[in-house]
Amino acid sequence: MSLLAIDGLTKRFGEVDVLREVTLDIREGEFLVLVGPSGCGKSTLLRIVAGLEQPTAGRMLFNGGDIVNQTPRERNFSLIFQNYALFPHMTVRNNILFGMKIRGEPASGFPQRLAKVADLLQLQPLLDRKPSQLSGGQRQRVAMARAIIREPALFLMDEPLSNLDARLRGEVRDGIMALHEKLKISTVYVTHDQIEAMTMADRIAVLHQGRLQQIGTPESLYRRPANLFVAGFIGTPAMNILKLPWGDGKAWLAGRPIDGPAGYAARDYGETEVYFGIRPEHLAEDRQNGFLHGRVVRRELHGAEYLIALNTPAGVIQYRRENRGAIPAPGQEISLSFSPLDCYLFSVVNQHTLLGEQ
Ligand SMILES: Nc1ncnc2c1ncn2[C@@H]1O[C@H](COP(=O)(O)OP(=O)(O)OP(=O)(O)O)[C@@H](O)[C@H]1O
Repeated sequence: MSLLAIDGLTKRFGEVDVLREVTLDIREGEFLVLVGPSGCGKSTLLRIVAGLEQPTAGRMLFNGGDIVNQTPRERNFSLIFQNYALFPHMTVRNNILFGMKIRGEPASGFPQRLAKVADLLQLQPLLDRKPSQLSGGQRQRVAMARAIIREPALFLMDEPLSNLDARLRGEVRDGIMALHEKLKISTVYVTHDQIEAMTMADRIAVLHQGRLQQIGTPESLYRRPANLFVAGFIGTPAMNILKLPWGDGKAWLAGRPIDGPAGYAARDYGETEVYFGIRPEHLAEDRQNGFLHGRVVRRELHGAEYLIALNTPAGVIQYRRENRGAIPAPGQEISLSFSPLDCYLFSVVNQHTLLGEQ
């Protein structure tokens, strides 16, 4: 069921359309991740949902009611930023209770609600400390406690992990996921990091240049990217993209026809070129049947795996291989093969996928 429906949202700053007719819905209890490169409009969208910014056009319905003209307070959404500014002179307890106090909520309810969130976030032993006496992860937990004690109707998080070091990031991310599992408060989580998006999201919405590119489960975005941008953005290392000749309803690579996955068809495409995509994990060294030949130009050790770049007549291609046996060295000739099931084709005109179910 849709909890928040965003419909045709546009935001213009001066001459620039930062958001262009964004339409998406947030479902009851879901963890939706908004992802995209720096400057694509993620924070602006989140700020509009929070009520800190007015849209230029478009509607937002929460539980069916229009909220565009509501103040942030009327919306009762909780916003967590990357700088989760705690008050340094206040104890953890008072930091958590501060918002409820200034809203004039009855103090009789405080102890019970405080105990509940402190238990949930394992803050009981820390309640009398000041922020300076906490680790980065503990401070982030206090910020979470402050945000959830008011029982928000929607959680909005803007890159809450970005100021933390790698180890702490993992810890806080696990904490956020555990909290979401327990409370199931619908959450919109903004990040530029597609790995964070893939590991945390129920669904991912990909934004680029102010436009929604695709929304779906991490699995569906990885397997069925709607366009060239999503194909290149989701997945690490990134998908190889080559511009290939197109003829007879097929892409031509190294003199061979590549006709895409069985059951899919690229139809009515009157161009002479096409974007062809294949992920590094779907290419394999194949001495016998390999037909994509090239010379190794670079190899990177990633522990259990190597990422190897080949210079082929069609362009540079990267593939992944296990760190086992003889690893191809720079200068060596290699032949690769792949399954048509793992290929992607995109229009050179509008960059949309050309693969539709037959
Ligand atoms: N108040 C403003 N006035 C003018 N332009 C703005 C304003 N706020 C944001 N922008 C512009 O809107 C665009 C989108 O900004 P936004 O902060 O939403 O992007 P973002 O995707 O969150 O980026 P980042 O990941 O770098 O935070 C940027 O080009 C930014 O310069």
